[in-house]
Amino acid sequence: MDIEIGSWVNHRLRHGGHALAVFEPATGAIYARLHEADAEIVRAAVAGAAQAFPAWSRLRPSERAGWLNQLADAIEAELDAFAEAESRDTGKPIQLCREIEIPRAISNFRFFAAAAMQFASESHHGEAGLNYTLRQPLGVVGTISPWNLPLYLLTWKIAPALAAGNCVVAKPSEVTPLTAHLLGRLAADIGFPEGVLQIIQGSGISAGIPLVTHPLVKAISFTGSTAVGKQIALQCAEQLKKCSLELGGKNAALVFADAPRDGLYETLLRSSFQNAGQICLCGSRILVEQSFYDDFVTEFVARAKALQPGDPAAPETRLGAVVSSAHYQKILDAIATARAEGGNIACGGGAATMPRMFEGGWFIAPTVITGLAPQCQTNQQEIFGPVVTVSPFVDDADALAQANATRYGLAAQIWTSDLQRAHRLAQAIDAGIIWINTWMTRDLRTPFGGMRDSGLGREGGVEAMRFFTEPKNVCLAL
Ligand SMILES: NC(=O)C1=CN([C@@H]2O[C@H](COP(=O)(O)OP(=O)(O)OC[C@H]3O[C@@H](n4cnc5c(N)ncnc54)[C@H](O)[C@@H]3O)[C@@H](O)[C@H]2O)C=CC1
Ligand SMILES: O=C(O)/C=C/C=C(\O)C(=O)O
Repeated sequence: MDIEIGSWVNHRLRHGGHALAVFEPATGAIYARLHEADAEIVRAAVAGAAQAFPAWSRLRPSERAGWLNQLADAIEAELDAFAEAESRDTGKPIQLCREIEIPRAISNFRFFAAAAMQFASESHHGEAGLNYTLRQPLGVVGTISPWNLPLYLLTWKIAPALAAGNCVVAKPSEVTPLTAHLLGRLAADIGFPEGVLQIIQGSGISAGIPLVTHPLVKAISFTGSTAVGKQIALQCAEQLKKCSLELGGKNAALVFADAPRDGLYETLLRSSFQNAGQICLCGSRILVEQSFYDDFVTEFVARAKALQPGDPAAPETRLGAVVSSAHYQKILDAIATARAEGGNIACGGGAATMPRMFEGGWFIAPTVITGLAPQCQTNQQEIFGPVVTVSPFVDDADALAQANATRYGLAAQIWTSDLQRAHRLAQAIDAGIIWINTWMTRDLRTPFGGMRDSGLGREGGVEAMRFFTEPKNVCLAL
């Protein structure tokens, strides 16, 4: 074990008393030690951030933007090192890290650097004189992010918070701490203003709860499980603290017989199995119009069978390991439940057969399940793995009813050539994000988040800038 990971507080590395092992999902071997932050380290991080706040919030937007762009440039200069760290820590393919996830982390900083310059407030001129709204930073804010897209989601939260003039205490997942650790070191190396970005490492209990409940922390932006999101909402409510929650999903992909074939299977394969299905936006329930169902299943299953897991470090690999032993077991249990519910395992259905050096790793074969009813557990609970169900529907009304038949409401895909139908359904589906004939096409200006058990509030663009600011109206009688 050669890597020691700790918390970055005021640009100094702090180690709490308790250490966790960090595993490499491809082999199951321990490769790093994570020294958890305890309540004292969290308090020091918040205090340092509070001290840094007046100077950071007084900077001109262009100066804050300059710092965010410097962070982006510094990550870009070390893109390969970040990509290799992310791939090793998560078990995901290096290609995904190099081409999508680390570049997206860089874009998050650049996008919100530009947003700092463009964030405008409203004014209302009328019978009540001249009113204008100030949007002022909150102070110290906390971010809590998950293991599925570690640097991508961490930066998606901290970039708007910093751009809006806040100081941030960021807690990445204890399962995948490495790229956040590298970011903390990089911020120190480039002389990012001290205390403005603090990285605290550790579990929800050691570091998450002390952060959420700290009275100086004015808002929490969380991405993760619905269960933890609800606990955080309760804790925030006690202090009337703002919270933004981006939680789970059980997203439907509606495929009509007239779906354009161009890109259909390729995109659905990605929306099922990208990052081994560990993305909250994955389309884990594919619903296909009856008349197209048999042909669709035959072609989709053939393509899923061809997608075999491989060495995450190899450039040609498109499917890696899942993130942890516990998560691996959870996915295998979900597949066992599907079998017990009478599901037909059309392909996959368990651990993938791997070469000897990866035998200790957590690889699952892409799994397609048919023959299950909408209300069964497999179609109701988030599995968050390389597992999809495919079910038929008879008409638009049936497709809509099935799409809306879970407690979640994050994302949906509609595949059809009939754009009127697509827009009608887009209005009727209870989800925060609808893609028509595409998936994961992202414009960072758009509202991002879900309804029902998928969350509260929206991230992205102006929504994120608003979340991280307090509006104050100023009225001048004329
Ligand atoms: N965006 C999404 O939709 C995600 C959904 N999940 C779902 O959640 C399931 C469980 O994954 P976990 O890693 O256990 O997610 P989780 O919700 O436990 O962890 C997410 C983050 O919250 C922190 N955390 C945990 N308990 C906390 C608490 N009481 N207070 C403050 N912070 C706390 C964790 O340390 C981590 O940084 C997955 O199987 C998947 O279904 C997981 C990650 C992302
Ligand atoms: O912002 C995006 O493009 C993707 C976000 C994905 C998640 O929030 C997730 O999988 O948890």
